[in-house]
Amino acid sequence: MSDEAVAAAWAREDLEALSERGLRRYLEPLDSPQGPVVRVGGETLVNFSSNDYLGLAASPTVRAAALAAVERYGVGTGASRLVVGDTAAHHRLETRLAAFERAEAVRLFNSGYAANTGIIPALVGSEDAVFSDALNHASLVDGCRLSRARVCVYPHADVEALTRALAETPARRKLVVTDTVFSMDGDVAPLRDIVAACRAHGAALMVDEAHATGVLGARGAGLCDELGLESEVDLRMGTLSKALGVMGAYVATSREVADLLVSRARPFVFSTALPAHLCAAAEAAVDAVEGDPDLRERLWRNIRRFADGLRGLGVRAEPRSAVFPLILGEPERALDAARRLREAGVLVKAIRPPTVPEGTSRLRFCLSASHTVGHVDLALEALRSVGVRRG
Ligand SMILES: Cc1ncc(COP(=O)(O)O)c(C=O)c1O
Repeated sequence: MSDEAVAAAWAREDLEALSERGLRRYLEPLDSPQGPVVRVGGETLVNFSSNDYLGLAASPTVRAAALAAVERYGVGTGASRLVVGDTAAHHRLETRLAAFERAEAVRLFNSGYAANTGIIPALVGSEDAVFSDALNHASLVDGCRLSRARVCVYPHADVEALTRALAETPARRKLVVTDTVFSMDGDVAPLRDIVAACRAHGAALMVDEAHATGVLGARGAGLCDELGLESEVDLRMGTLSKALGVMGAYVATSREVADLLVSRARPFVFSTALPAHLCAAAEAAVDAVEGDPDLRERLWRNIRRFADGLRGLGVRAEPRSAVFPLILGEPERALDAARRLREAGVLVKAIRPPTVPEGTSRLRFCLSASHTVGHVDLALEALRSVGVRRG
């Protein structure tokens, strides 16, 4: 048997096991641009599964910025930034993001996944300890594992448990990592208390603002912006791929950390640079977030309307972010609910383990500024008519 056939047999076995547990995933290409209404599999559906919270993925200004940069720089960058992939567009975006984030410095990464798996191992190693919320995103989990530091997972949002762990764990360096808006639950970390715990124990703090950037805060820069904690947090990771509608990520931090990442963060050193046109597009998206607060206002109008509607259906819902989970239990139950909502014109994907803990498969609704009131009401009416209830 060739090596290929051996691997194929392994894959067949694993695919069957995944299918039996309702955990196999399938791709489904869109036949339309990203937006509040999409065409998929020949159907036209209202899209409640995109992280494009401000509708910037289809923005004419963001698109025009990308096209102009393609003319100037071409499509690919040809090498990592440390070789010949660096352009003026990368530096401009880092400067623009530093101003947006009120940070001394910003370092770009190719994705949020690359940022989290690169930053943590760049700062801590085998003599150190990382303290991680139990519901942190997989990229933070993987960053902790790659660092070879001792990993202390504290119960979700439990600052008392975190404080105990910080006090009881001997380590050369201590780093606390947490999502600010939890990606699959939409709730918000108790950040003031976490900052105080870090301060009391000489720990550094890294936050992941992936679902908060563009959504929370007076400037739209995230939970640190909302709470005025920018200068209290050592590293603030934000993505360019969600509310900013593009691709890539960044960390807002000190000059020293930003400099260290250039030499030490493996996804920065060993990966081809983000294309310049994505940097130009992201810069236009940041301008839109700061320059057009009405975008955020439209998003929040939809968030409040959806939360009110869910409560009317007897579902506990806090309007705290653009993410609303409807926890249903076993994978088949979430898949079945997604199928029935789809028949009513609503696209909302079932989220299953390992993305969420066992027994908490769910529908995850994402609201966008680009949804109309009619779209929001359609989702609520579809939930009512199919009788979807929390498990
Ligand atoms: C909290 C969080 N962090 C990081 C990421 C990874 O970001 P990206 O999609 O840019 O790799 C995600 C993406 O889903 C996320 O939800």
